[in-house]
Formats: sequence, structure tokens, C-alpha cells
Amino acid sequence: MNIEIMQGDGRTPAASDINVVIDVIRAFTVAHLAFIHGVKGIFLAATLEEAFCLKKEMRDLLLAGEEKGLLIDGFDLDNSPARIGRADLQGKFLVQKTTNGVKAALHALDAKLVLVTGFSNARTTAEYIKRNWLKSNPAIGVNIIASHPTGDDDLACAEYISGMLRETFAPSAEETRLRILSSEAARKFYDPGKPEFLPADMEFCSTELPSDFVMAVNRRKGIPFVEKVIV
Ligand SMILES: O=C(O)[C@H](CS(=O)(=O)O)OP(=O)(O)O
Ligand SMILES: [Mg+2]
Repeated sequence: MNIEIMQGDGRTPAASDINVVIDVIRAFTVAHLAFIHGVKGIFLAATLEEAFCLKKEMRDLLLAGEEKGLLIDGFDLDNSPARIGRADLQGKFLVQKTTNGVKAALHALDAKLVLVTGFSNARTTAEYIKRNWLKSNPAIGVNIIASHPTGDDDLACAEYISGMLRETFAPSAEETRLRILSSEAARKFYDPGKPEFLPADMEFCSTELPSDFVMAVNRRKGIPFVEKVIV
């Protein structure tokens, strides 16, 4: 098995069998919770124009995401895992547009399997790869893309997944959780001068939440589309 960890959202990874794109704070933690709360699928939009166009074509879509971490004018939901859990999402479809996670995923579509995850579903994602791909092909290539260009939250999670795939189990879940909470991206959530950023979001982003699915990126209507794959 050849595992490459890379950091940043603007590069196209080298060809590989599997690309795993990580965004812990907050996009793919939001996506994981959205599926747990009944969302049927998530379109990934590169631009605001694309997101609004999709909404015009498919009226029952909810637009979710952020610019500079904040709710976008005309969007239904921001990028908060705590708030997404309070919305009525049963049977709905989302469009996500975010700064790092969505951008990195859109650069990483060229692989046999593309998965996205935060820390909350990292273990399930690693176990899925081991069981369904590594067992039958131990020489497989896996890129793990930590979408934040400089911060440690996604890198910590990428190393956590790599450790599970290699069966070194280092760093541990607890070490990874602490790195997420002390990362640069987590800081604004604890700033009393920024009440729009909820400390509760960091709880969601740093807690493992076992689920029976991984999040795979395929295409629907030609558009990158995240769907649940039951493990
Ligand atoms: O980097 C960003 O601005 C966001 C993170 S957050 O909403 O400010 O937490 O984008 P993301 O793609 O979720 O990393
Ligand atoms: Mg992020």
C-alpha cells in the first residue's frame, strides 16, 4: 500500500486508486451530520453562481456553506455542525460551498474512489477502505488530502487515518482530538469577541460519531455529488 498525505486545497493530487479528502473544521463534519439527520445527497459547488443556479433548477435544495466562516447571503444554512443538527433535513438534498473542504474535494475527483470525511467519521472511513479495498489489493495507492493549507486539524486527521490503514494506530484518537482542538482553525470558536462561531461546533468536530456509512463523491447530472455508501 502506498499512502501519500498532502496538505492544501488547490492542488490536484497525483493519480491514485483512492482519494480521501479531509475537512474537520467544518465542512465534512457538517456533511456527516447532515446525512445522519436524513439528507439524501450533497452537491458540491465550486462557486456561489453554481450554487444559486442549482437552486433555481432544483427548488427543494438547501444551500449550505460559508464565506470567511459566515452564512452566505441567500443561503439556507451556514457551515455549523451544531446548527445543521437543528434544521429539518429529512429527505432533503444540499448544496455545499465552502472555502477549503469543498474546494479540495473538487480538485481530487480523479480516482476510482473519492471519499470525504471529518474526524467524526474517520475511523469508519479507514475501516471501509481496509475491508473493501486493501484486503483484495494490498498494493493500492491512497492519497489523503488535508484540505486546510496550513492548519493542523485536517493534517492530524489525515495522520490518524493513515495510522489506521497502516495498522500502527498512531496518532491515537485522543491525540488527534487534542490536535484538532488546539489547531489554528479552532481558535475563533473560543473567542468571546466572535459569538457567531459556536464552541459547540468544536465538540462536534472533535468527537467520533460511529455511523454505518462513508461519504463517497460521484456525479449526478454531471455535478460532483456526495452520497452515503453503507459499509
Ligand atoms: O476555511 C474556512 O473558512 C471554512 C472553515 S470555517 O467555516 O471557517 O470553520 O471552510 P471549510 O471548507 O469548512 O474548511
Ligand atoms: Mg476546514
